Amino acid sequence: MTTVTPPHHRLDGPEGAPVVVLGPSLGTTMDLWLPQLPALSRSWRVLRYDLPGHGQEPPPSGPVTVDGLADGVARLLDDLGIDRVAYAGVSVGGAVGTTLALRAPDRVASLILCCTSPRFGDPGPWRDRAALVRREGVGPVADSAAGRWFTPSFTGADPYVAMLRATDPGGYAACCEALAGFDVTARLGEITAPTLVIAGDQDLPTPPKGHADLLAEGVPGARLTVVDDAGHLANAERPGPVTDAIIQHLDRTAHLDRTWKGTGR
Ligand SMILES: O=C(O)CC1=CCC(=O)O1
Repeated sequence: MTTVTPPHHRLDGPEGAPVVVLGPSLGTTMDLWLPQLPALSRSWRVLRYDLPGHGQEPPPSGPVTVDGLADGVARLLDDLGIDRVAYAGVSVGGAVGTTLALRAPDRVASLILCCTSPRFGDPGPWRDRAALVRREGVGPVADSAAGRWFTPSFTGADPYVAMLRATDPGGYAACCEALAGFDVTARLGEITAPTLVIAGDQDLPTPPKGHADLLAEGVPGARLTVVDDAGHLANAERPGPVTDAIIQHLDRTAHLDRTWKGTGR
């Protein structure tokens, strides 16, 4: 049996406020969410975590799956004594949230899926990327990251690319392999959490068409917001509209769900 370990994490915001978990993308750390942290942590207890081999989380000792990442988040909630949360995730962080909402529906009161997908394309290119990084390190994927993550006019890419350059190659490769095995397209109709899908209109890895639209059409009652002039890391490139959309959804869903109380100690 695989041991599920809770990931490295950090809590900000008022103790006792409802908890919002923020999931990072491939090659970034919990600091991907720094643009949203001041606004969110005014009213919410914000729980951020790192992916295996990313940020301060050690590299994995074996294969990584998105199911395993979601189970790690659930285990973290257990350890912190938190029953129900809102979950917002970017890209693979969104896949973790989608999976948590499927595997532990009672724990997800509200879901925000940002620049993500129920299936990140064919598995082959992800396995090829994992093999490249295991062979040559993260250098080649870091050199091309700004072009995958942001629109050409964005000038603030450096801190995000630096997160990828500091990522452990084994951890990065294992997360690519997790994405190769991820496909929840056929299960989206089972999600019960009120869901907001946020897309960047110029997102190259997960464009609105074929990714965000599948989520918005597949998750019952989901709403879709497409942010203008935004690439894949839309929350970093266009923090204003993304933060506003997240807060509106949190406010609306918190109002709907009176059982959603955080401890977040
Ligand atoms: O390829 C990238 O770097 C973009 C990406 C795909 C999944 C994810 O989390 O980031």
